[in-house]
Amino acid sequence: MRGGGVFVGELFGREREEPAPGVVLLPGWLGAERQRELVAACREWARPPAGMRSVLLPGGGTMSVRTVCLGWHWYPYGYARTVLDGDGAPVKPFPERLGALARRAVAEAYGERVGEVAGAAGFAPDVALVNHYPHGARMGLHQDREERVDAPVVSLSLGDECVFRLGNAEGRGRPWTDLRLCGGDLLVFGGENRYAYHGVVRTLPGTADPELGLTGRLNITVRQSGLG
Ligand SMILES: O=C(O)CCC(=O)C(=O)O
Ligand SMILES: [Fe+2]
Repeated sequence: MRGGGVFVGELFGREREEPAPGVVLLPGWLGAERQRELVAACREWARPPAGMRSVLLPGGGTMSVRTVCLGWHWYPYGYARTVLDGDGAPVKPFPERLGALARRAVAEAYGERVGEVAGAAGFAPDVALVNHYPHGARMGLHQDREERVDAPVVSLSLGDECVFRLGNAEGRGRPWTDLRLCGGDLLVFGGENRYAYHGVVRTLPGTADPELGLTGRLNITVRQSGLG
């Protein structure tokens, strides 16, 4: 196919990338229509009860992103069935459609190597965290480690671009790689980098497709909790 048609990803020089073992970036994986659908779904999920909220950290700080969870409620640092650090309402159900999308994401990211990545072939996601980044929001380096299984994490980005810092599994220090994540991008992290530290250094305000009608950036991570 290469050399034949012109693909949008190639036109802008953004192609499939594997920045670290087990980490796969597929730029523009979500089509425009799917992005619009997901933004509309996020607006619904954001509504109370069990809606989007600012997470309070045990140290006394407040996260600058706003978060809503589906399937299981994430709080620092565990999962619960109710918003125990908010309005106390039962968490919204995990949508099967999002699960199917995330399973396809893992299958396409790893391709024929899917059997070699822990938890990828039998990926059974049951939780999603939806984060909204208003202008100026960021996310400090952390590990996703409240899950009880080492299945990959699927990350879908919508709206404004960001600088995503992919660190290592040893600690918060270097080495790290800064990746540009744009609206529509898919990032899957699993295998030996499932527990890599990662975060969002900054977003780039005003870079979203204006047709999306979204201010800021949305990120949806879809995960397998390993809880009953
Ligand atoms: O916004 C992102 O790209 C990353 C989000 C993240 O790391 C998380 O929700 O745990
Ligand atoms: Fe994370």
